[in-house]
Order: sequence, then C-alpha cells, then structure tokens
Amino acid sequence: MLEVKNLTFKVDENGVERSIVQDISFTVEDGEMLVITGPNGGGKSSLAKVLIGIEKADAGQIVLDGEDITEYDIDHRANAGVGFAFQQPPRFKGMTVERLLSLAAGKPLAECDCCELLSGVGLCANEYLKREIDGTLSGGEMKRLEIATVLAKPHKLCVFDEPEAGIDLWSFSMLVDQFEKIHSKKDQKLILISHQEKIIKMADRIMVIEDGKIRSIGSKEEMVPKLFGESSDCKCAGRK
Ligand SMILES: Nc1ncnc2c1ncn2[C@@H]1O[C@H](COP(=O)(O)OP(=O)(O)OP(=O)(O)O)[C@@H](O)[C@H]1O
Repeated sequence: MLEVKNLTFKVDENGVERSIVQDISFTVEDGEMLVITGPNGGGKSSLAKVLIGIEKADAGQIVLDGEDITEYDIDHRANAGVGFAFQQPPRFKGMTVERLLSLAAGKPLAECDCCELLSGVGLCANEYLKREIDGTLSGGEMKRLEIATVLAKPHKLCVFDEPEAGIDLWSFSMLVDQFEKIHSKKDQKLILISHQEKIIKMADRIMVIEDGKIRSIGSKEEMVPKLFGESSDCKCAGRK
C-alpha cells in the first residue's frame, strides 16, 4: 500500500511562500488505480513530483509498502520501486531506443521484447529501435517512448502525469488498452493524472485536487456521476 500522510509542498514566489500542495493525505491499495484530476494549476503535477522525489516535501510522509521513502532522492525511490512518466519527457542524445528500453528494464532486452513494448504504445519497432532519443523525435513519440520505459519492468508504484498529452487519438486508444492491461494484472499501484474522461473512468478511485487540496475523493461509482453528470463533459477537469 502507498500511504501519503499530510503532505505539504511550498514554493517561493517572489519572496512569498506559497503552499501548492497542502496537507494532502490518501492511500493507494495494491493493484489499485487512482486517477487524480482537477482544474489546471490545482497542484496535481507538483504532488506527482513530490511523490517520485523530484521535489522534496516540506511536511508529511510517504510510505510505500511499509517503507518510509519521504527522505529518499529520485534514484533511491526508483530503487524502492517507484516508476514514472512525465507530461514532458526528457531526451537523451546518443542513446538509442533499444538501449533506453533495456536500461529501463534493468536487463538486456531481446529485440522481440522491445518490439512488444513499442507496439504496446503504438510505435513500430522497425522504425524506432535504432533511433536516437534526440530532438528528431516528436513530442508524441517521446511521450509514448517514456510510457514504454515505465512498462518495461514492474514497479510497486507507477505515476503517469497526463499520459494523454500530445498523443494522437489512435495512439491514445492503444495507451488506454495498455493501462487496462496493467490494471487487470493488479500487481502495481497506479496513479494517473488526467483530464481525459476515458482515463478517469478506468479508475478504481478518483481524487479531485484544487488549490493544492483534495476537493473530493471516492470510488468511480461515487465520483463519475458528480464529475460528468448526464453530459460527457467533466465538470472540473479543466481540459486543455
Ligand atoms: N516551482 C514552482 N514555483 C512557483 N510556482 C510553481 C512551481 N511549480 C508549480 N507552481 C505553481 O503551482 C501551481 C500548481 O501547479 P501544477 O503544475 O502542480 O498544477 P497542475 O494541477 O498539475 O496543473 P495542470 O492541470 O495545468 O497540469 C500552479 O499555479 C503553478 O504555476
């Protein structure tokens, strides 16, 4: 289980301290998918950054399967079983896609394993295996590659920040299939940050964050009618 207890993260805005994550507490059970949504600027990405160790919490505690990881840096958290994919993934000039996937898996991967990972995110292995991860890859290709790296090995906790960002409709539906597949295995705790109805409706539980606080949290059955009502438009997700 992931236990997040009274997490607070503050930034300095022109000399004024501002809490962009304020005293947030929640849990994610083993095998559970929690989707976090809410208006732009509500604090979702900041919360994700604190969870994976890019930013340090100012207060609170993060416990993963009984291990207090609050003080761990990003590498240490990765070793403790935390995987993540960002809104805007980094590029690694000089590294091929094949090498990146093997690094992500923590072992040399056979070409057929790489192909399976790439096809899972809608990329054709023949075109991409030997490509360098540099500026020639589009944003959507980078995003899909990054998701493939998270899928390359099982983690205790996977955090995906807006996996839909910059992805075309066809690839998006393949991604949704991938998430459903991982979720059905019930062996990882999944946190997805999303504004997309299709992803929000995959969740076991949905949490809405606004102004750095949890505005509401509940099961899909409780939350979907509140968020979407009769229409298909999310009432709070602040789509971009
Ligand atoms: N390092 C920082 N310094 C100052 N302000 C920051 C910093 N990081 C985030 N913020 C501000 O904190 C608020 C929350 O940002 P965050 O990116 O977490 O929101 P979000 O809910 O993920 O938004 P979106 O849905 O648009 O991705 C925003 O107002 C943002 O401008």
